[in-house]
Amino acid sequence: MAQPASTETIFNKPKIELHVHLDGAIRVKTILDVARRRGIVLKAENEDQMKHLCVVHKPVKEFTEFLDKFEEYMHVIAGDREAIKRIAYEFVEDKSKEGVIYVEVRYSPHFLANTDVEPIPWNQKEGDVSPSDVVHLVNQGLAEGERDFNIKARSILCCMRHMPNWSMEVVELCKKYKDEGVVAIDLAGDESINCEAQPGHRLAYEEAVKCGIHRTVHAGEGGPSSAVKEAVEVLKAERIGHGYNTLDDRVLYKQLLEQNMHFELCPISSVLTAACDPDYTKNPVVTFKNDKANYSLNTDDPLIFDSTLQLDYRTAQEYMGFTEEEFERLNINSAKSSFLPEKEKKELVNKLYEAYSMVENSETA
Ligand SMILES: O=c1[nH]cnc2c1ncn2[C@H]1C[C@H](O)[C@@H](CO)O1
Repeated sequence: MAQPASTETIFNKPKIELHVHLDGAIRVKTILDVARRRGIVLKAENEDQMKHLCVVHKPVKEFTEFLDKFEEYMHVIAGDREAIKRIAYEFVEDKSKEGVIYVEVRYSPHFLANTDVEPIPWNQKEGDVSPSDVVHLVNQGLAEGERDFNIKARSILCCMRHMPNWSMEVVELCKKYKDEGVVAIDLAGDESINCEAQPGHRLAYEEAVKCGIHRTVHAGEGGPSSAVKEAVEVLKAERIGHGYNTLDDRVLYKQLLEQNMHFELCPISSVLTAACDPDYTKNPVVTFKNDKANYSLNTDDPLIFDSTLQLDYRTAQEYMGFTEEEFERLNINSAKSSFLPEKEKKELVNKLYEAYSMVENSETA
């Protein structure tokens, strides 16, 4: 895979990130620290070895090969209150250093719990950290990070494709923690498991619509364009995670462009998960850009891709023809497509206009 040649900072201005997994954005050092404290023996003894286990360096053969990476470390963090709060706090610090002023971070509360979850994930023994405790701890870590690093962080709770029986609980947690910074529901995991065959997801999303919970869905990443159609028509998604394969259905793509649907694009992820061609110049991101679609640029899982937002931006600039103007346009669209309440959204958009020295009502979409 081509690696960008320069190290110069690309688009050194305030940015928005809307699609990043908390459990895919943990510091390697933290995994080792927590393992040591908890007396958990890992296959790795130092950061380099741990990185080697967690990182996908070249496009995977199967999408599940990528998901298997989480198995290397999730049992270290899951079920540990201090660790859960710590990863949320450190995440905010890392994003602030990348110049992100607003981030929506997502995760599965069930994947970090060790009680009130069936089955208990990652071969953990039963403990006392429930999915609800997880959400509260993450909220605390994010809130403390916001205060210390002067950035705004909100969260999205993930349903998992293979666990439809968790989804109703996920939407209930979105409702319960709405006032603590949880802004939306997501559906993540292996897209080969479609949701119409899993009524649990549909019912949860119906409840989300009913209760005014915002909705995004991973679709058209490894899965076909029909998964995107299902996300929009059945799950009433307001944003699409990835969505690259939307381009295979020209009618659907045109319709979504007209609807101003927001696509959460993740360039480096799209290549390393083998969702897209390894040649970045042929990446669907280029089409979304050329068509002036509404999209964001995101890291997805920086731990697993050994990446930063800067690397995604640099890749976009070096191989996909991105300009400063396009980076500004996409960030303004990202702010407009955030799941913040209208007033806060407006403030965020205005902050960007100011940072980019643009006139407030300029046409950017
Ligand atoms: O890119 C992705 N596509 C689908 N699922 C993903 C991706 N990155 C992470 N996940 C899964 C694995 C995580 O444990 C889960 C919740 O963050 O979401």
